[in-house]
Amino acid sequence: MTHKIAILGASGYTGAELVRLIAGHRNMEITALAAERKAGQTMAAVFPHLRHLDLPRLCKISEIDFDQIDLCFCALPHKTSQEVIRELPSDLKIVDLSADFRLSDPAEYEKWYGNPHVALARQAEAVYGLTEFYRDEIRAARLVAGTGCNAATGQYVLRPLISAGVIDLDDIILDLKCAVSGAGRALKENLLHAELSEGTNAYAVGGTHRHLGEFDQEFSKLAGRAVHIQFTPHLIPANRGILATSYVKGDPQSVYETLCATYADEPFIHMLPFGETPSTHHVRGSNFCHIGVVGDRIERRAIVIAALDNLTKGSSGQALQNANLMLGEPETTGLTMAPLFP
Ligand SMILES: NC(=O)C1=CN([C@@H]2O[C@H](COP(=O)(O)OP(=O)(O)OC[C@H]3O[C@@H](n4cnc5c(N)ncnc54)[C@H](OP(=O)(O)O)[C@@H]3O)[C@@H](O)[C@H]2O)C=CC1
Ligand SMILES: CC(=O)N[C@@H](CCC(=O)OP(=O)(O)O)C(=O)O
Repeated sequence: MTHKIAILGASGYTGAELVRLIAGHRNMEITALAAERKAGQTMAAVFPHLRHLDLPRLCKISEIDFDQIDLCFCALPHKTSQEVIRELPSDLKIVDLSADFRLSDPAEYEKWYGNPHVALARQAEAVYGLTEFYRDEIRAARLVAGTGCNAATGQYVLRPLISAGVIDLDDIILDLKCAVSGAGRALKENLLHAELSEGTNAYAVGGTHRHLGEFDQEFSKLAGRAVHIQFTPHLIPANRGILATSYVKGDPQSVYETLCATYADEPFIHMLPFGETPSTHHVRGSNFCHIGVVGDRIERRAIVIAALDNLTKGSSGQALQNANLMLGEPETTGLTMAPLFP
């Protein structure tokens, strides 16, 4: 059976990545592609790298007949997403890539995003989209909230360790590097080549990055008490990729064994041999996440490092993995391509 797919926000980075991935999916057909300023243009004009595909022209969201759609990916900015999803048919399957439905507590949403939520009924039914940990709920969901790309990377490292109780919950540091496509395609001065290349800087320092809302929610749920990690992201002059380095207090071997046991049967999360460390180069353009564990010279301290591609496992690949579950397809369909290297 071929599933009819709509992508809202198809002229953005995650939208283009969805098109790239779905084009290789044997049971999905792209029926509608929507944009705002770029509505009316062809995808070949907006994204020449997709020129070989026979795709519908970009339209306005209001022009889509959602009765003809089996599943809709929503790759819109935060706030816009909830305003749009509020108006979509309630029985439509939706995978949202924005932050609008990730936080179940509306007060937490407003605290981190600065605006009140306007689609609370939909928010109440949304399932958090970290596939490996919410598979059964995602299968049955109508609305899945894709995670933040930084939030996904940090959680792949820390969730199993928090659940297993093998690290000190009051002393967790997550230092993360994110490539520039994480900021989307909209023009921003600090993302100009002259201001970005050959340099790097921290941002949202001091516990102010909005993905802390996701970490707080998920880690506290796992631990059964408040867990607040220290988290600093850095902008790096690369196009794709996230590298997250976590410093934890615990026995390195137990940390390693816990992660290996958790991910032993996961198709996309790969543990490296103990002592080896991952690179964004080895996951680029793929849906894989590589995790390495190293023991520190200080006793009972471990360093855990994870790498993934923010546009694939961190957003659009994760979204397709979730859509596969929602549509009854094998979870890995369209997602097993090898990384692009070098
Ligand atoms: N980039 C990443 O690595 C990740 C992104 N995300 C989230 O995914 C979502 C999309 O991100 P990304 O692709 O990077 O963003 P982009 O800025 O690259 O693209 C945004 C898209 O939304 C469309 N859009 C903007 N405003 C409106 C509107 N009012 N009505 C309809 N369409 C609109 C744009 O259309 P037009 O071009 O015509 O203006 C464009 O297609 C965001 O919520 C982001 O936070 C999540 C995880 C990782
Ligand atoms: C470099 C850069 O700006 N990265 C983004 C990653 C955004 C992301 O993961 O997505 P959401 O915006 O959907 O949460 C950031 O840290 O905000």
